[in-house]
Amino acid sequence: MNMPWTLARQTAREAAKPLDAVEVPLADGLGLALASAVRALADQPTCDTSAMDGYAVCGPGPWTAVGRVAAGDPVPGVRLGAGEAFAVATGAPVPDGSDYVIPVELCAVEGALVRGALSQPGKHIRRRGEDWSAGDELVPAGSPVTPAVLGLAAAAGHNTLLVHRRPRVAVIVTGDELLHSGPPHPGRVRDAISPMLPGLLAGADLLGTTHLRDDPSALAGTLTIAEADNPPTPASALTTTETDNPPTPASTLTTAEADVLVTCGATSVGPADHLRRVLADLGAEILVSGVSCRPGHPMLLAVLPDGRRVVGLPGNPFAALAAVLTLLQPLLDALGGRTVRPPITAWLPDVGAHLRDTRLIPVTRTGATAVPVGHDRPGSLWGAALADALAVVPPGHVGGEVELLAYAGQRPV
Ligand SMILES: Nc1nc2c(c(=O)[nH]1)N[C@H]1C(S)=C(S)[C@@H](COP(=O)(O)OP(=O)(O)OC[C@H]3O[C@@H](n4cnc5c(N)ncnc54)[C@H](O)[C@@H]3O)O[C@H]1N2
Ligand code: MOO
Repeated sequence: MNMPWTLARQTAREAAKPLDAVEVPLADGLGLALASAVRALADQPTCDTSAMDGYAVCGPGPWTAVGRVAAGDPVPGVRLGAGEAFAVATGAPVPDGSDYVIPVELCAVEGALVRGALSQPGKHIRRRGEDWSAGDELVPAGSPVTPAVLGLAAAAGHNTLLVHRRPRVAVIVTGDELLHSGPPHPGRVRDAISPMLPGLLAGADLLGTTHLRDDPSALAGTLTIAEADNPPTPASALTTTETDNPPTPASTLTTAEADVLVTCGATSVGPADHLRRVLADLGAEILVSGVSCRPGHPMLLAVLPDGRRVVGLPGNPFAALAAVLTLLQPLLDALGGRTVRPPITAWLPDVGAHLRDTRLIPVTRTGATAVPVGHDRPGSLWGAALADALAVVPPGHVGGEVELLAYAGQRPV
C-alpha cells in the first residue's frame, strides 16, 4: 500500500535524530547546520564610530579642529567641547561629546577652522551596540551555515562554530544494463543517476559509489558490514564491462562507515528487482515502501538493524530525482540537524492532476507563477534539467498555489 506523498516526506524527516555536534573552524562550517545559536561575543559597533569620512563636531559651528582619528586607532582620549571638531575616518571611533559627523565634502575647511551645515544629533555616527549587543542571539540553532552566516559569525567574534557533523552517504548503483561511458546502444543505457547524485547531497559527504550487477547476494554483501568471515563483494559481482567502462572496485566503498546507503534500481517487482527481498533477509525495518507519487512510486526507506538508513531510488532517473527530494533530502536534513524551512510556493495552473497520486513536475518560475517545462517522463531528466524546481501537484489539483522543491544547482526560485 503506497503512502501519501506528504506523509512519506514527513516520515523521512522523522526517521533520524541530528548527528553529533562538532566544533569546526569557520571555513569548515559552510553548508552544515548550526548545533547551537550564534551569539554576539561583543557589541557591534564596539564603540561610537564614524560612518563617514569628515568631521565629528560638538555644538553649533563654526568649529576648531582639535585632532584627527583613523580607523584602527583607539578611542580618542579627549572629550569634545562646544565649538570643537575632530577629523574622523569612516570606521574610526569618534571622541566622547561628538554630536554628529559632517561628511568632508559638505565642510569648508580653512586651516583649523571648519564650517558646515547643522545636522541632527547622531547623524553619521554608528552608536555602540546599535547593530547588536554582546550576548544577542544572531542566528538560531538549526540554521544552515551560509556565506553570510560565516561573515556574521566572524564579525561577532567567533573563530569556530558548533555544527552537526555531515551525514556520510554511500551510493550503490545496480543494473546489468548500465554503461558508465560512451553512447547508449540497444540493450545498454548510460547510468544517469550517479552523475546526478553528488550535487543533490548538500551538507553530506559522499563516501563513494559502487556499481553492482543485478545480483541479490552482491547487494546483500554490500549492505552488510563485512566481518572476517564475510569477505567483500567479489569482482565477478561488479558490473562487467567494456574496457572503457571499468567497475568500481568494492574496496573503494566502505558502506560500514555510512549513515545512509542510497541504492539505485531494483525497487520494483521484476525478476532482477531484489532490494525488498534483500532488506527483509537482513532484518531491516521498512519505514516507507512505496509512495503515492508520480514518478517514483516504488521508492523506499528502511533502517538496517545496525541503524544505517537505506533509501531506495527507483532506476528510472527522473523517478530517482523525485525520490531524492521526497525521502533522501529530508532524511539528510534530519541527520544534519537542519530545521524545516517554510515552503516556497507558486501558482500553478491545471496541469492534469492525478486522482490519488501526487505528481512532481519540472517547472520554471515566472513571477509568482510556475510554468510546466514538459519532458517529464520517468526515464527522462530533460525537463528536470531545464527547470528551476519540481512542483508538488496534489491529487485533484485544478489550479492554485503549490509547493516548489528546489534542488541543488538550479536557479534559486
Ligand atoms: N510490474 C511492474 N513493473 C514496474 C512497476 C510496477 O509497479 N509494476 N513500476 C515501474 C516504475 S514506476 C518504476 S520507477 C520502475 C522502477 O524500477 P527499478 O527501481 O526496479 O529499476 P530497474 O528495473 O533496474 O530500472 C528501471 C528502468 O530504469 C533504467 N535504469 C536503471 N538504473 C538506471 C540508471 N542508474 N541510470 C539510468 N537508467 C537506469 C533501467 O534500464 C530501466 O529502464 O519499475 C517500473 N516497473
Ligand atoms: O515511478 Mo516510475 O517513476 O513511473 O517510472
